[in-house]
Amino acid sequence: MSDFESLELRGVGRRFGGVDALSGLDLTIKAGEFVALLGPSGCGKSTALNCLAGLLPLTHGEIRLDGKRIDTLPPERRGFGMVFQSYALFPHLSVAKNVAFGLQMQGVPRAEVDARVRAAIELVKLGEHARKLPGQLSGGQQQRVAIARAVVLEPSLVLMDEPLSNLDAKLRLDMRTEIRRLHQSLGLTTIYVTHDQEEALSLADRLVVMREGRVQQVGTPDELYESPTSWYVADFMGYRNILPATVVSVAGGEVVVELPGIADAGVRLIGRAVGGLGAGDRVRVAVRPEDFTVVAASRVEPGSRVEPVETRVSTSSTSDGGSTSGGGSVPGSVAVVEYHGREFAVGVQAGDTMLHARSTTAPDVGGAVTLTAPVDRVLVFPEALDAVVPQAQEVAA
Ligand SMILES: Nc1ncnc2c1ncn2[C@@H]1O[C@H](COP(=O)(O)OP(=O)(O)OP(=O)(O)O)[C@@H](O)[C@H]1O
Repeated sequence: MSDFESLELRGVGRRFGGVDALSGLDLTIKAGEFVALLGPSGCGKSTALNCLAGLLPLTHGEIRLDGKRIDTLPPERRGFGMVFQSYALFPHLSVAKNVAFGLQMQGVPRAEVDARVRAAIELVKLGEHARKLPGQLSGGQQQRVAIARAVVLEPSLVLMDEPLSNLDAKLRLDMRTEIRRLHQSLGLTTIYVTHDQEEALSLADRLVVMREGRVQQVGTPDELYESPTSWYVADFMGYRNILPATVVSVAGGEVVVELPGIADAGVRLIGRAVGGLGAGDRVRVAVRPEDFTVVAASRVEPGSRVEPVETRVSTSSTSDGGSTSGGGSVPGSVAVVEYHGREFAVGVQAGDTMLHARSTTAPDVGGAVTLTAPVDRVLVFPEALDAVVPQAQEVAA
């Protein structure tokens, strides 16, 4: 159980040479929370975690635990547990001895060490492997030892840096569930670094999406999934179609954009504006594959008006940006169909752009199709990411 109320990072930054690997990180973490730091390689996730752990001194800002500064303390005095991608187990020590090591260093009496080690090993379901060496275990089992070694110390905070990335897909899923179970049953506070959005969405209570050393957006999985504030975050949240476009017109919250490179006529699409937009602005349009409907071209009557309320996508090349005559969809041809269990992932080549859609039936490869999507599922963002102001990062009381 975490024995603090909140951990506060204020303006935390780390500079290497003249380069900011991390800057202006403001974040308050409440006891019991599971927070994931999410972003591509090099965005500063590990730097943030290492600053928290005390493995890297800060160059800016401060870290406070219940109001007391801890960024000046060495790692061992912060009382945090760490789990790394590489496991970092002692190869010559048994599972039990690896788990016992930290407690012995703290001078915990032998009988207590034995009892706590046994309990921690049972917790990660390695009871029958306690006497084995790490080299005699699978990758997943070794990662369980690393987790047991961290939680046996009853840390106030557990820091995990891509702990599952060396495991195969099935084990990763199992261990993901295991980590969430341990977090809940032990009442831990966990900060978890990953570049895998699915992992972050499924594990965390709150996500911190990072870009080039800065926070891009903070929110619950639901908030980020439903309401990304930039195309960068949308990209991480499963909006696989991120299309450069130009604004033709804006009316209310709806915006008509032209997609260069998709068909010769300049396909137009109507979506929901996220942020202030005006005619002529360069934007990125984000659509999730599951929000595109794939319609075989033969089912669309030539010259007909495809129900605009549902499709809201226009192939019109009229100059007023409002007409949907002659269609209302993005035309393309099926380039690839992948079987995904209950549905198919469909790649549609539209001009020089590959669009990604989902379908419950498999369209013919090479066949002509049109893609449609409802307006409120087509998000239109300003192209410039620096214009995005991350919203409040404090936890709701
Ligand atoms: N010791 C160092 N010296 C110089 N630059 C560093 C050092 N450590 C990290 N950096 C740089 O800081 C930036 C952030 O690195 P960091 O490891 O935090 O990213 P990351 O998001 O964790 O990436 P990955 O997922 O690949 O580990 C990168 O540009 C990296 O090259």
